Amino acid sequence: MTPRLELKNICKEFAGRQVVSDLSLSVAPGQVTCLLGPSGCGKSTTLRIIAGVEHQTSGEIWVDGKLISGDDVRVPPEGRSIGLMFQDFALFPHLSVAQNVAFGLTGSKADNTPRVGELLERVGLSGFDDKYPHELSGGEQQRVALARALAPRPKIMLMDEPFSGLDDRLRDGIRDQTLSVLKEAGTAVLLVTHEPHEAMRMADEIALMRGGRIVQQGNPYNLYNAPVDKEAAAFFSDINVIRGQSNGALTDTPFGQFLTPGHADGGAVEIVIRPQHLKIDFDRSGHGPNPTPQDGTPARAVVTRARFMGRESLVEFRMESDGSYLKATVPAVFLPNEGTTLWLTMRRDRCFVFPA
Ligand SMILES: Nc1ncnc2c1ncn2[C@@H]1O[C@H](COP(=O)(O)OP(=O)(O)OP(=O)(O)O)[C@@H](O)[C@H]1O
Repeated sequence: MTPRLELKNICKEFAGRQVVSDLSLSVAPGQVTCLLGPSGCGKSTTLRIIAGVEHQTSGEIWVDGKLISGDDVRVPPEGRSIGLMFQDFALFPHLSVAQNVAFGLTGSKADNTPRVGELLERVGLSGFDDKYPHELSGGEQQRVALARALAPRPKIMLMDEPFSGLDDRLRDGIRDQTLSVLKEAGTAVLLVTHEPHEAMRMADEIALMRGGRIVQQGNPYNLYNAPVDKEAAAFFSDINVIRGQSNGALTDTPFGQFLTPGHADGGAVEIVIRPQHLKIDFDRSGHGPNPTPQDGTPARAVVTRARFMGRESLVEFRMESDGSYLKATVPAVFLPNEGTTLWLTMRRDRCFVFPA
């Protein structure tokens, strides 16, 4: 299937500094792709280039198999069939809800009335036509902004942190509703966020960016469970890092030997595990659970801090063997006292091994 939106090798320089490097991706109709990355990694610049308010230094943009931006082609922003929804993309305060939604439509008021009504119904705001933005809650304003952006039936919707102005309780509901409206309309969505949870909740596909490049691209499950490097793992949650040296494809750790094939003899390796994948067992007169192939050897550790976090407890440990520190999250029914000795095991199927 021809992608709705395709970026080919987009590069952008500002005053000789490359802020977007060789960026390629495609988005299918009805698909949501998230550009995820820390502040300054080039996400918003990429969106501005697609919208046509900024031009790339090199590379091409294709929509439905047609070149809309390249060395010799520059379709202006209004000719690209692209809708925009930004955090600070405010409604016009002097226009009613219906007038705001109709703003991007070309027909007469009578022609537009059915479309405006249909859109307000779709975003759950039927009957709000004559209200003004100041009479609406933040969530309602956001839904009007969505209806306004969808009114001209854009092929593509670009969204830059569109939910960050909303309070936590509203945000999840508005996100889910926005997503279903966009999917129903078959719009291809490119959403920029620096929040991994937002990306995982919204995206069919995540493009993880760093320093102007996409470092990993895939569905949320794969990015979380098969990160390309330590930084990619750390972007989605806290991590523990155990350092060692590979010899004969094996690395010694406080949790026994790890298979580390593909690492040179004497090469430093880092074994990464998320806190929720450490298992905790009670000390039974100096003994822990028996070693297993799945979990390796248990290791003794002393609780240095334990915090109740609602759904879970965050427990910090000092390893008896080498004095290093590790963190584990466990169900909140469990809140050990500081100074307690416990046994930790690492779920080996959840460990990632990277060269240091
Ligand atoms: N018009 C410009 N002139 C010069 N440098 C710019 C311009 N626009 C952006 N930059 C630089 O390009 C880099 C990428 O900026 P961009 O806004 O795309 O990042 P971002 O990932 O969206 O960050 P944030 O989440 O903070 O918005 C930054 O270092 C920024 O300072």
